Amino acid sequence: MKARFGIVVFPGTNCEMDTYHVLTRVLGQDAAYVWHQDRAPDPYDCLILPGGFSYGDYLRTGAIARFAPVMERVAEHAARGGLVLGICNGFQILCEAGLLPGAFQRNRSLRFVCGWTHVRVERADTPFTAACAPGQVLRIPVSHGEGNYYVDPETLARLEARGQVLFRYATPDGEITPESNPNGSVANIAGITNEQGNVLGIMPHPERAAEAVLGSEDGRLVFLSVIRYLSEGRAVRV
Ligand SMILES: NC(=O)CC[C@H](N)C(=O)O
Repeated sequence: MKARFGIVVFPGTNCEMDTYHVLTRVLGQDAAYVWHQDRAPDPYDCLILPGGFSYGDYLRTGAIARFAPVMERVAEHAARGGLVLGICNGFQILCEAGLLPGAFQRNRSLRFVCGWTHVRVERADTPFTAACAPGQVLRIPVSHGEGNYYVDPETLARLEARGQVLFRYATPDGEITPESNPNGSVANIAGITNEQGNVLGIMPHPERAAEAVLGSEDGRLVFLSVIRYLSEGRAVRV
């Protein structure tokens, strides 16, 4: 059975078509766009908040999008155990909405960064990483101005202890170094889940690295993990 993905679109989102393309044409799944004003979208197995500049990144990236009507539905879906995947701007929105801990600051360089990064998979026993090997290094690009993830030290210690850090910026060999960190994120964090493990925020763009012609297929593994998890009947469709 195909998994059914809902791709949430805010004014200023710009990665929804790439995500749709990968899910449907590359991976053969069902996907549909969900408009930001939609309070009651159809049932989906997984809601994706794609990248972009929702509401022009005014005030602070994600700060306005979190008040969009659709976010009530996203929170409800997450509260019932449904899968939610926030990519880049989606990650920022999930933090602003309180569905993930932490916040984003301007990149340490104060410059927009756009280019290839490597991220190490810290856990491969989650719905978002089950198709990866533990410690596997994925080559996935970043593209952001406010990607500098921050959490206070106590929250960070809790995230680490509970295994909520799923991806860290690393060298191609999987070493965690300051040089491999493109934006100054604390502990080289590139992706985290909520405590329950059903909401993921990831800063690099897996949908931009899902076809060999684009230079890497590694990003597929994130979507394939979700598809595998859902096909095992562990979906909560709300
Ligand atoms: N690619 C994106 O999602 C951009 C992220 C965000 N708007 C930023 O520049 O920080």
